[in-house]
Amino acid sequence: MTIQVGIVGATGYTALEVARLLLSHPEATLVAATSRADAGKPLSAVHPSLSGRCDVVIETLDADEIAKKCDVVMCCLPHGASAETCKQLVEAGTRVVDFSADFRLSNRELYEKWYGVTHPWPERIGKTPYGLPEFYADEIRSSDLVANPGCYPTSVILPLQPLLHSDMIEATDIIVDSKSGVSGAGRSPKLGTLYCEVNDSIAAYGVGSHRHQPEMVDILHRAAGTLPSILFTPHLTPMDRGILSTIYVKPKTDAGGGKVHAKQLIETWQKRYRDCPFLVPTDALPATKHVAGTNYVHMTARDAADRIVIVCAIDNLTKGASGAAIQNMNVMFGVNEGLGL
Ligand SMILES: NC(=O)C1=CN([C@@H]2O[C@H](COP(=O)(O)OP(=O)(O)OC[C@H]3O[C@@H](n4cnc5c(N)ncnc54)[C@H](OP(=O)(O)O)[C@@H]3O)[C@@H](O)[C@H]2O)C=CC1
Ligand SMILES: CC(=O)N[C@@H](CCC(=O)OP(=O)(O)O)C(=O)O
Repeated sequence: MTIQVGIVGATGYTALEVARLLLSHPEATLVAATSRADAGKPLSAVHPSLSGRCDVVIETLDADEIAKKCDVVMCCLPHGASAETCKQLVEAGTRVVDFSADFRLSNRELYEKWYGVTHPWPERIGKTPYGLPEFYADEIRSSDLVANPGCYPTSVILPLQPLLHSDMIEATDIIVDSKSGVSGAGRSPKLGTLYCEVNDSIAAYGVGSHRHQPEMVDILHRAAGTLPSILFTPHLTPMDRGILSTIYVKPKTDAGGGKVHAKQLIETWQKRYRDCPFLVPTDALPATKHVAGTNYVHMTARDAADRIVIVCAIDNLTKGASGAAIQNMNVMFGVNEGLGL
């Protein structure tokens, strides 16, 4: 059986990355794409890199029509707009991977506090698996809706979960400094992502107020069983794609009475992620170029003063969004989780 895939919100960057990955997926194919602004156009007219390789024509979203054609829909809409569409698609009988933040958090109050909107399908908040198959493969496999993770949280949760779970670091003293490429802000035009605003420059934003901070805390609480305290500062950097997160943690005392060392963190990742094909503890310091266009996550640790500094690199569009979604789809349909990646 070939998995029939649809993309809703097909004109954006994550949609293009899904289409690109599906071109080389041996057991899935793109059969439908929707957008409000570009219905009627070939998808390749909106994403010229697909020219000659994709004959899908963009249509207006009709959940029943899409559900007839698709086994699964990649819902690539902005948060706030996504939840209602996911509801319609699931009720029409197709399975959905939601790229937005609308179903990631554990409860409605937390979502409405951070996103400032009333949730249209609160029954599914806290009951939708968070799309990290490294932790939630069983739930993902049987679900009709999966909450694909945020890009920054992916680069922070994956290194920290095993360390908090094993009580190797102080949960209450974690500082995260992340840098993202501009594609992380999406393709819809905005002042802050114009060439002259971002070129030759690097800037912090969302200091003390970014909505990915509660996502990191909430998911780590759930996945590691400890409530961490995280100070998170994102930065916009003049590159197309990639996220580099530098994470400053305080080591706890180990069984021998000394402080935990960076080497022990790396050994813990090696053990915990032995069966996770995309998670790679490295000796070298990770760089966004090392993972560009791939679903890999590179992570390492170094002893530094009284802290351990963890560095993690992902591609925001691949493991940070569309690669993770393909990985989730593979798990949902019982094929090898690395297919097409
Ligand atoms: N870019 C990234 O690195 C990451 C993105 N994400 C999330 O993935 C989702 C898609 O992101 P991305 O592809 O970057 O976004 P883009 O801005 O590039 O594309 C968004 C798409 O949604 C449609 N859209 C925009 N506004 C609305 C609306 N109000 N109602 C319905 N449709 C709308 C647009 O098409 P049209 O207006 O024609 O309908 C477009 O196809 C977002 O939720 C984002 O937060 C998650 C992780 C990483
Ligand atoms: C560089 C940049 O602007 N990044 C986006 C986050 C990326 C993302 O899409 O996250 P969600 O899926 O949670 O919306 C931001 O800071 O809002």
